[in-house]
Amino acid sequence: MTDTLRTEALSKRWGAFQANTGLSLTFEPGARHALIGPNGAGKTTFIDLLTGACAPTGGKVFLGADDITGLPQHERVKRGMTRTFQINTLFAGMTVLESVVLAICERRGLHATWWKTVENHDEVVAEALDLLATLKLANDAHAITRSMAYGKQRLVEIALALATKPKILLLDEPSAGIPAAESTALFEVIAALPRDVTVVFIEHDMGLVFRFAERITVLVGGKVLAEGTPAAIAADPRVREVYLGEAEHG
Ligand SMILES: Nc1ncnc2c1ncn2[C@@H]1O[C@H](COP(=O)(O)OP(=O)(O)OP(=O)(O)O)[C@@H](O)[C@H]1O
Repeated sequence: MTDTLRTEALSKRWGAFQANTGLSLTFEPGARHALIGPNGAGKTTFIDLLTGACAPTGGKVFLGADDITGLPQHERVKRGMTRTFQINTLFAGMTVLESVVLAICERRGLHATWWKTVENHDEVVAEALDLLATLKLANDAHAITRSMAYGKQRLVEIALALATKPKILLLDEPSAGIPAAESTALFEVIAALPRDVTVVFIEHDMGLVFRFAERITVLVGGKVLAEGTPAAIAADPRVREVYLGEAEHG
């Protein structure tokens, strides 16, 4: 069972600028939890603090009973906390199938030998092909990632994250750059993940947020403005003001 992910008064300052202030949030096992808020609200910073991509200037992160605040990123990945990888130089020159196979080999501890013996790893290739089929990428298995449309590359990034079999999946704007039909399909895949996978996602598309989130936290100016069910958030006058205020400014 996935442990509860929890932060206690988590804060991040960049020089004089306070990007996150005293964030105490709880993500229950199996949650489908959206982080929303205007540009610059501190959402990505918060995910960076969860994954260990940057260190907090105050507060703590707990996974179950363990204080993981000081753990490096790769240790958090080992504990099942994964975010989408930006396709890096290595993956960019590989085919989609090769990239996903590599990620699966890494998870299975086969990284030292994957490049020699991968053809023999029928099981790994079968798992990779299954994953690609789930993401509707089966026809792109032999495409070079760098040559694919941007939207498809985002799907490959999700495939790479899922290849680690995460217990906690952190997604920063998964639908960015993906055509609407594909982003709905992508969220359907995410929604169909086993219930013991906790999903925390930043998303600007409110249609997707209200369709797929079961809990929503609204950040404004690095602080929690509101948190609750989609119905409660939709009815919250403070939230409406933030979003209506935004709409008035175009
Ligand atoms: N490395 C950094 N150095 C200085 N300031 C930073 C750094 N990273 C982020 N910030 C600032 O922190 C604030 C919050 O940024 P963050 O990316 O977390 O917001 P966000 O809510 O994810 O925004 P968006 O929706 O536009 O992605 C921004 O004003 C940003 O300029």
